[in-house]
Amino acid sequence: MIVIHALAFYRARRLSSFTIGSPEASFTEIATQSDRYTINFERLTSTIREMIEFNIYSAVLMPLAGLILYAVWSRLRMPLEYRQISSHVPSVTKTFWSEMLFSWKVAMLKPKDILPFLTDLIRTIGPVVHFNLSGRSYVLLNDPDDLKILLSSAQHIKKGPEYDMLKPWLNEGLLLSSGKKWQNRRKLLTNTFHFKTLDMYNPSLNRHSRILIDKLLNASANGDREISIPEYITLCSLDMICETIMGTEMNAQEGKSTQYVHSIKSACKSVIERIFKFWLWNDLVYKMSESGQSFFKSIKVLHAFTDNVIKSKRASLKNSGIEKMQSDSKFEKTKKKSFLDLLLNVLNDTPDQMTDKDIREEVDTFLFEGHDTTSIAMTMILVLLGMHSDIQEQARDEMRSIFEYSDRDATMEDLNAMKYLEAVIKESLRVYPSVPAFTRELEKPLQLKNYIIPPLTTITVYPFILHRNEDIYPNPEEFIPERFLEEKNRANFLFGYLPFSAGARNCIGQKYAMYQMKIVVSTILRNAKIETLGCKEDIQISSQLIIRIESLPKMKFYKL
Ligand code: HEM
Repeated sequence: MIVIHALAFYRARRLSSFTIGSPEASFTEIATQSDRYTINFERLTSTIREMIEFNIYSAVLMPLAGLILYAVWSRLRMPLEYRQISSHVPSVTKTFWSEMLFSWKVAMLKPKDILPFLTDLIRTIGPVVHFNLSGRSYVLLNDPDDLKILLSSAQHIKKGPEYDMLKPWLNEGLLLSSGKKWQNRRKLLTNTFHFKTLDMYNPSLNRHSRILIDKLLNASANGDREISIPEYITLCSLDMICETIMGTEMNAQEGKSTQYVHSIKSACKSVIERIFKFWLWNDLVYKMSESGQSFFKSIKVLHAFTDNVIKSKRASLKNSGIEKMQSDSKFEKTKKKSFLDLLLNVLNDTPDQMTDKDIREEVDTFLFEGHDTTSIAMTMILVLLGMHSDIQEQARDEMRSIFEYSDRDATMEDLNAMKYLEAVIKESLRVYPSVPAFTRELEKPLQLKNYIIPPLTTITVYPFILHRNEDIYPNPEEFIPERFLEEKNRANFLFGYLPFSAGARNCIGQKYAMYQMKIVVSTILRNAKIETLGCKEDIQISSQLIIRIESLPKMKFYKL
């Protein structure tokens, strides 16, 4: 490796002093000697040849050296007994060469090719597939019975090693923490998502939904113009999470937070690139890579945004004099509070339990998890409703039966009555689960239906692939909300439907998400007819931390 580097460096040095016209002139000199244009063709040909050689070094030999290094490193890193898993679990990396080939294939995948590649793997090999990658042992799990064993056990709650790549951003927030810290935090924060607390968010969710539909109708000039909706939805969702969970106004729909939104997308892309390219797992290499530099640049913007959210919350508490009152008054302590109120309260009352850093990591986690997941989900629900006018009409009929022609806000009671819309949302999350994959690292052996998986293995679950299992969902590519209304399907869907994961580490915000999505979509259905100018084949998504849209049909909204 060192020799190849030295050779490449030597070549590069020679190239940097190549001459045109005069054998002594360097690049800089050439730039200043604009009157000397006589080209020495012999030198030029040799330069081109050197460039080709240099490319061979960097394109073929360097990766080859990297691969050999990888092989040695992965063998040292993974104890032999963990390699033996491939002797009894169906594996795609049974031999050294198959592992090298597989690692290389995976590293070359583009985000949009990941889901088709893994779907193919599961279809050809089965619902339990083992592979070694980057010196780690992975098992893809796609069988509802096995998933039930994994997810309903309180023992297997440690997240896989890929989550560590999010740590510079989310630190040890609820999504990434484990052990006692996770248990205490989860207990503390669960209260924020109690249905009585959610009820208190309704006016704000209704208000932002109305702003959204006004924006969509204005932008599409009552059906005269085609529009692209993801950005509108994302900004609305960000306003909602800031005002409800964080208790502070951000006015993202007025164009105040676009940099934050773009930085989230860029950070997620860099993380997924790192997960699949084994050479980027090294911190130093990652920091020096283009992907790593873009990641750390995004993180600066993201942290500045969260600092701003915390600062404005503190300022508003100070102004209203509530901060002191809340920490003093016993009455206030028992009253339901928003997420950030609660955290700041704990910081005030028991500083040994919570620090400024702890608050920042939870705000980062909830801002990210709480708006990006619902934005993509609401975008896909609207796109699918715009493609299926019969389903859209049926959902609108339900709104008329609940609201008649009244313009009033949706209440908790209304939301609970929206059974058909709930089925539409669930079916949309089946086809396009916002979180396409999650993992667990085993700390103890896991006894599945047919196999025992040893500790240190990373179990990977792809709801996106699971939700396309024909045994559970006949015609899986079709959009059929009625599946979720049929009682007989309930048992099948228990561990065969995992948009919010399941068990102890399921999504803490799922009830909030469901209420939010119902309010937004029902407000749009009550005020506008939705048209999607394309079909399912025009939708292209890629698997990142959250699914990302590669291409999406444009839409039109007509005022009702
Ligand atoms: C459609 C919307 C949503 C979907 C599909 C979704 C999905 C998920 C999934 C699959 C997980 C498990 C991830 C894993 O194991 O790695 C998760 C965890 C989590 N979600 Fe959501 N989520 C949504 C909305 C929300 C919202 C609105 C919030 C906050 C307000 C939120 C906060 C969290 C947090 C904090 C965790 C980590 C929980 C823990 O580990 O204890 N999510 N979500």
